Amino acid sequence: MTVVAQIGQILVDVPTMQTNDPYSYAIPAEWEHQLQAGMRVIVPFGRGHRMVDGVVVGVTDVTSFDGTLKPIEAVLDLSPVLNAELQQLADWLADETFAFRITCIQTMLPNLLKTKTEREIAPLDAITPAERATYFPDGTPRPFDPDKLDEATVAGLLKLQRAGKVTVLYHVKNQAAAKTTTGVAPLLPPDKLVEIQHAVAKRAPKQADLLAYLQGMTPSQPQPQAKVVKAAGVSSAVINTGAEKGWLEKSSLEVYRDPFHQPVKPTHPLTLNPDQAKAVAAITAAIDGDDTQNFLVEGVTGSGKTEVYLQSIAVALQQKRTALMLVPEIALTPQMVNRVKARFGEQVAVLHSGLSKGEQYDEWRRIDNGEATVVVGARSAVFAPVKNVGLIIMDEEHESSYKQDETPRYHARDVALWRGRYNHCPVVLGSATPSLETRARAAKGIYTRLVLPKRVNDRPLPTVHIVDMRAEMKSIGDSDFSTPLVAAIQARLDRKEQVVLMLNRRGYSSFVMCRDCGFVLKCPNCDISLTLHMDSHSMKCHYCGHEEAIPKVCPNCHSRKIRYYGTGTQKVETALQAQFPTARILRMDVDSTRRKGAHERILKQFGNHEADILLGTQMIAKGLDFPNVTLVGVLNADTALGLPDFRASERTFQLLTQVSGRAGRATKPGEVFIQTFNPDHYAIQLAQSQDYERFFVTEMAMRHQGSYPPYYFAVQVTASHEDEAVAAKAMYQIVAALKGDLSDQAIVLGPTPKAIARVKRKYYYQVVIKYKNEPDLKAGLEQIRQAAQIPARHGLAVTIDPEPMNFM
Ligand SMILES: Nc1ncnc2c1ncn2[C@@H]1O[C@H](COP(=O)(O)OP(=O)(O)OP(=O)(O)O)[C@@H](O)[C@H]1O
Ligand SMILES: [Zn+2]
Ligand SMILES: [Zn+2]
Repeated sequence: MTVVAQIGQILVDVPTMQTNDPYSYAIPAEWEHQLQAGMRVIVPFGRGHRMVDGVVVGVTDVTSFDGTLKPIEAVLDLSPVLNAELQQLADWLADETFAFRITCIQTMLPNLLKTKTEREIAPLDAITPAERATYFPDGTPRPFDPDKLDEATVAGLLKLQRAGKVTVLYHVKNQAAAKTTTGVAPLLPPDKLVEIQHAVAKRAPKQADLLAYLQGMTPSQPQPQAKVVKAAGVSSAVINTGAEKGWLEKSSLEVYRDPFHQPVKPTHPLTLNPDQAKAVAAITAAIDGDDTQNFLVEGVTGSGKTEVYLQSIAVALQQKRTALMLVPEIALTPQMVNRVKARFGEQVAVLHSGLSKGEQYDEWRRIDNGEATVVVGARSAVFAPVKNVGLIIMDEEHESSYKQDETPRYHARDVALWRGRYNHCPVVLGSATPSLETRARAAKGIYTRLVLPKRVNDRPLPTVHIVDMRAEMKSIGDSDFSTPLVAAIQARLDRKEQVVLMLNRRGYSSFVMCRDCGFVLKCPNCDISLTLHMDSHSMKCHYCGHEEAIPKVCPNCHSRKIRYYGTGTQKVETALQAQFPTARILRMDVDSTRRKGAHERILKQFGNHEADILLGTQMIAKGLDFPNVTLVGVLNADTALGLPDFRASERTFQLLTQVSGRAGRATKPGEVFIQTFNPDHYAIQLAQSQDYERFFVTEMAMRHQGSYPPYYFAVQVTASHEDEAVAAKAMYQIVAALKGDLSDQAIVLGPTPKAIARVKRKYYYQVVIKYKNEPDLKAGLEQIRQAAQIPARHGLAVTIDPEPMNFM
């Protein structure tokens, strides 16, 4: 007699002992022929039979097996959470990025499926009354824990699941993820509150104010304490008194609603101009066609790229296929989301990091079950479980945020191209300032180039002026605003037009320096200067969060001439307000947008013309479409040019061109002032003429000369350890090992300490390898990754970054 049994191939998650090979486990009888690849399981691992998470990657029938196989402890899903496409994608991703398969799978799943969750099984509409009576005697969802249910029940539920009659719901155990604030609600009826108010009015007028406010509140509807404090004009101490005296009750209140779930007014397709029409026609033909054709949509700022995307998506949907649209996180504003929702309504799902785990999971499920057919999201949305994809769009494809800077170090563009091949659908890369890599591939014919050379309705691009700050400093001294910029701002205020001012924070910080001895206050943990924060009156480290008081005397020479240098957005805001006392100013930077929804609120206020000037960091440079903005000012164009980064010119050109593009997008013409200490630099000069093509040619020549990407491939290996000698030694050993795999064509830079050598108490050493064709390199790196796991337990971390975003 042959015994047919099944074995599950399981990838287990065991940190420091990772491998890309699955382990075999026996499948318990009730799960035989039910277990599928893409389901999550819990399995015993190692000698201690410790329970670890795992994912099924294969199921094999065997006629006999070694009876010592451990059985799977529990199956967490009734159906795969990772479909066939995403399973294959995970394997590719692991290979491409030198990551482990299990890490890739975890990156692809929504957060909720990664945390400890409670599962419940719930009946769906299709269930019959008899089945409902058998499996849901209480009529309500029941906890789903296969361990605690008998075999027959599990088998029965599985049958119902396959028939689409039940579903599994996940609940986060740890609700700390939900955003809450303190709520306040009255505990006494209004007449009682009036009575007490009169009694305390003389002695405690503030308490009386609070009581008066509470009278107007609905008892069952708590309001955020912050709101009560403001509206009643009392301090939180008075609220605490109120709570002690039993007038009111404090509670935990969920405050933030998802800003993207508001209803939107539908829009209809616009009549395309000839350039747009040509682009849509080409993309449409590719959706219809059988071979994969990919596109670069190179359209100047305000040329109507979004309309091209929307009408192309509509074609994919007509053909009963789905569409995926990627945008940089920071451009994922309600303005952008609403444009898509206004066209495609309820079938749009939005994925971004601002959603709570529950909201993310809800959107993910709507995509997984086919309810949502258009997905808009930031980088990780490239893993959305959309099936039968007809079109993938990547807006602002040059954005460096598409590259993940932790393991797996993938670029969403590469993942998008992979999924395009898998689904036989076109990928559209769009930008006013394409990355050099993409533009170079278009030049080679790998992408079809579609050009939108003009703004819609033949509106002109803004006029850009360069202000030489070296000359200006003589007349304006320490001020951040040049004479021509001040005049231009004043003119806009007079005409009731709006202004966008950008302070380039890259490569820049507000640091404290002693004017006598040159001492700069640095983080004790990291090797970088601390940044001054006026809101908290402290010095903060942007890498590790270390915070300390602002020094009054120099710690080095005790001089009192210790001042801050550089310019923070808050300081500029103060100076700007002093210069234009009546102007209404909104500030947008990491500090003012930390709270959920703040980013959206600021943009909405500006859009409603509740402010005259929007002052911000790079985050205001992209995607904004405000018709009343006629002036853009860049306060410091060149702070990033000095960074030891081969993409410094490209980034500067892109940023300046993008931010200039915010001006004059509607009927009124736009003007831009760029303040710089390097007025002759080609990145600045070409940003003035907004001549992307010339910049491309110039920069390509520079890259060729320096043997940089896109002429060369690059890979960066980093070793870090608390002990500098350990990090350095590891790096030298790695380089020695790798050199054996390299031809003499490859260029090895390093080992060197990183530009910021010490971060979070660790020292970093790196090597960058530039190469054209090194067949043995991959295997060599693979070995380093495997070998690095053992020292990882002693605090040495080794990372491999293919195509790093910078070499710093
Ligand atoms: N065919 C058209 N007819 C009239 N208006 C249009 C047309 N196409 C686009 N527009 C409008 O032109 C404006 C600019 O378009 P859009 O924001 O798509 O530009 P963009 O190319 O994405 O620019 P950027 O790269 O600066 O973000 C929008 O307000 C849009 O509604
Ligand atoms: Zn000093
Ligand atoms: Zn630090």
